[in-house]
Order: sequence, then C-alpha cells, then structure tokens
Amino acid sequence: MDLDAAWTAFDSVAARDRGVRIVDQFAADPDRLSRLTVEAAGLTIDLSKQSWTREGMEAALGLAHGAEIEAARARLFGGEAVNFTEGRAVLHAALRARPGADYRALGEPVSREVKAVRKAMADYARAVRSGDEAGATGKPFRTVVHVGIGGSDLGPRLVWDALAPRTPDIEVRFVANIDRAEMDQTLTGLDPETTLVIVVSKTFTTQETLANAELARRWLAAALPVDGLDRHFIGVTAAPQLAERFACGRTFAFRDWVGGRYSLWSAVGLSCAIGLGPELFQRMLDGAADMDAHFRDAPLERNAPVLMAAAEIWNVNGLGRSARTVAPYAHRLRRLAAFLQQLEMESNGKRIRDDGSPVPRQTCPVVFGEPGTNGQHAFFQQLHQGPETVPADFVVVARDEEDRPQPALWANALAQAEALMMGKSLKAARDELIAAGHAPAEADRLAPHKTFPGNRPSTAILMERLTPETLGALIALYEHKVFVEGVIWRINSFDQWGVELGKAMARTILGEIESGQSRPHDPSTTALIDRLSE
Ligand SMILES: O=P(O)(O)OC[C@H]1O[C@](O)(CO)[C@@H](O)[C@@H]1O
Repeated sequence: MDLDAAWTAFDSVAARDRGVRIVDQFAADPDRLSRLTVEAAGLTIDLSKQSWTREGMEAALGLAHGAEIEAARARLFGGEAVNFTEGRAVLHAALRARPGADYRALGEPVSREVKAVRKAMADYARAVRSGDEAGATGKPFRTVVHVGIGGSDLGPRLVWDALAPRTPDIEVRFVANIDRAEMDQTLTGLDPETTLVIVVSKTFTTQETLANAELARRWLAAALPVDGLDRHFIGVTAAPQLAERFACGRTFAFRDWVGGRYSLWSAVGLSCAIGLGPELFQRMLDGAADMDAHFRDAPLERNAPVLMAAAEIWNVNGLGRSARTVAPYAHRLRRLAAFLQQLEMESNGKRIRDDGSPVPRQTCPVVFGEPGTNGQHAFFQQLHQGPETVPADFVVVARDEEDRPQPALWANALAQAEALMMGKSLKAARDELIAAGHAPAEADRLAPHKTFPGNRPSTAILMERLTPETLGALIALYEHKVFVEGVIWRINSFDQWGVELGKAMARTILGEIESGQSRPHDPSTTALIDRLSE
C-alpha cells in the first residue's frame, strides 16, 4: 500500500474509532498490553494507554509502511542527503557508533574522523580534570562556562543536570541568553584563573553566542595575563575558520552533517565530558548506540521509535490533538521538556513537503512540560478537565542514584496516567458528594465540576535507573521518533529555516535602534521601537 492509500485507510479507521474508550480496549484485545509494551536499550515503553484500537494502531503503522520507513532509515544510516533542503547527510548516529563502524556522509568515510575527535575530546577532558591542562597562572580549572544557545546549549544542559555529581570536581555552568543577567549570574563567584570558557556554536555566527563569548573573553582578559589567556578559551564549531577570529586556544570541530539539536554527541558535549569525565560521557554514547541498533533492527511493530511516532500521528492526525505534554518524574530530568521542545518543534514544526507542496494536515504538536510532580500542581488541571485532550508522556525512574526506590514518584506518575484514562463519571462524583454528607441538591450542583471525562491517552517510559546509558537511549529514542514522523509527513526534519526571518529582522531593528534611524515598520512595531528607545 502506498502512502496515499495508507492515509486513506488511516483516516477511515480514525473516523470510525474516534469515540472508543481506551480502557475497553484491554478487554477487547487481550494481547494489547504485551503487544504495545516494548523493551529497548534499557527502557520499557508502554503504549497500551494510547487512544488506538488494534486496527487504529495497525493503520498508523500502515503509514510507516506506506512511507517506506525501512528504506528511509537505510538512507539515514547510509549517510544520504536526507536533509534534502540543505543537501546534507544526517549522521548523529555515527557520533556514538561502537568501534568498527564505517559511516559515510554522502559517500565520504567519516568514522575515522569521528574516532579521532572523540579521542581528542577525551584526552583534553582528562588533562583538564587532572590539572595537566591548567590556566594562565598555572591553577587547575574548577569551572567550565559553556556558552551556546539552542542545540548548542539544551542537550549539554540536560545531560549535565541529569548526570552531574552532587559535588563535582569541575562544575559546568551554562550561558545562552543574550540578556546580560544570565552571564552576570553565571560568572558571580567564579575566579577567572580557574575558569575555562567553552564557546559552542555550529555556525559561529549566532548573535547571542558571539555577544556572550565577547563578554566572557573580556571578563577573563581583565584578570589574566595576556600570555596564556587563550588556554581559558576553547571553541567548538563546524566553522573553525570563524572561531579563529576569537583566538580560541583550541578548537574542536564537527561537521555539517551534525544538526544543532542532534549535536550533543559531538564535541558539543565537551563541557559534559570534562565535568562528568570522558568515561561517563562515553557510556551515554553507548546507550544511544544501543537505541540506534534497536531502531535499525527491530521490526516496525516492535520498534519503539516507530510505535511512538505512530501514536503521535494517531493523536495529531487521527484525533486532532495539537499538543503533547512530557512529564519526567525525576528532578534530574527537569530539562527534558525544554530539550524536546527544540528537538521536536524545530525538527517537525513545518508544513511543506519534499515536493514543495503543503502538508495537507497538521504536523508537530506543541510540546511542553515540567517535571512531575511539579506539573501536577500547575497545568495538570487542564489535562484532566480542560475541553481539549492533551496526550502525555510519563517518564518514570524506578530508583534514584543512591539506589533508593522512589514509590511516591511512581505512585504519582501511575495515578496521573490512570486518572487521565479512567476519569470519573457524573454519577460517581455525585455518589461521592452524597457519601461526604452533601444534600442531594448540593451534590447535583457540584457533581459536574467534579467530573473527569477521562479517556485521555498517555505513554509510559520506564527505566530502572537514570544512568548515562539510559539517558543516551532516552534521547536517541525521541530523536528517531522525530525522524519517523518527518518521513511520514514528508517534511525535512533537519533544516530550520523558520528561525531565520526573525533573526534577520532583529538585526535590522537593532541597527535602527543603535543608529537612531528607524525605517518604516507596521504602526505597532514603530510605536514599540519608539517607546523602548525613549
Ligand atoms: O550552534 P549555532 O550555530 O550557534 O546555532 C544555535 C541554534 O540556533 C538555531 O540555528 C536556531 O536559531 C538552532 O538550530 C541551533 O541549534
């Protein structure tokens, strides 16, 4: 069945199944739980609380077949130009491949270079950690200030928060925002003599990062001898010739086949390799490589990224759901939603297909979230009783870093998922009110407010512990899910032209503000420029 025919079949099953109750599906289909629970690279992924019937799930998987996911996947891992608007390969998997891999980008072998950069990173990280690589005055580095934004920030931040020791030998701090407040706050209490600044920018043209790099360099230069200043200033980029202008003491490079939001596995992860140690960083790569192997080898109906993409498409295109929430029940995963916002929305927030025609349907949902249980006390009200259904991903970690079980977290995550699915009927709400001593009229008045429609879907992702391996696997799981969705929607998940227009206009407006000569804008923008420039 081709993709168009698969969409037709999908639409008709979705129209038929729109009203089904999730909970009824367990009885209707006794294999549902086992069929929709997948073990992959140390993660357990349970998609049985999704809104689909068995036929719905098969129709969604039919899209993966119709889109020839296996062939697309082979093109991805084969280093073909799957980033078809920029003519680039997309090979983040090559960055975490096990020894012996032979990846090629547009036919050019890359694995040897990957290995060499990985070794250079590990050697440098070890030298910084041991003090062999020290600052201008001979003191060992105690802090890394990682300067970067978007994909050059969010992944390393997530990883550091997730895996940092409680009292690190070398602390990693991050600066992304062009607002001076972040740099000021980050540098507060730091000693330039023991601070290593790592400027991370794929393009080395990003306004925020260059401005912050300049600030950090000035801060270092004000306190350190000129001779040796460059030891404190390291570049990570795919444009080493531009980094040279900043006189970085050392530059670690990566290639244009590494997308910004897929780059944490490359030298972009250098700060984490230093702060966590290269061995731990390598373990994260290994976990991601295990998920790559699962994605490459598992049959589609047992393939976690494929099933998660199918569930998303069922929700978005089958049932018209335009948002999804991510609730990691682990404080250390508190940056997961921020990371996924970029990964998913910058990758798939698009509407034009490979042939230039518009996608005739919705694509990426709005992705948002907070760590559980915090989110429960904020926006979960709307998830339970708002008029719209918002599917949820619950990420649950069984044991913490001290090997302590976390039953209160499990209970909350499982209760939320069950409550979203089961809801509470008007009658049950009324009976409870009567049992609590309310008069019948009062129970009638209050019961509608205490009713939960239920039938709201979720996916559970469980891991025994949050380790470098499971973190790597979790991130890679979402990366591949995004890829599968992009192939089904026939969009390019690997460009981001949508961020360019605003960037160019900001440059224009800044020039106008600085020169005091503003060109005509719409009346609102003109008035706001004038108001701010008063
Ligand atoms: O690494 P760079 O080139 O500084 O870009 C930072 C981020 O900016 C973006 O291009 C979006 O503006 C992201 O895709 C990227 O991760």
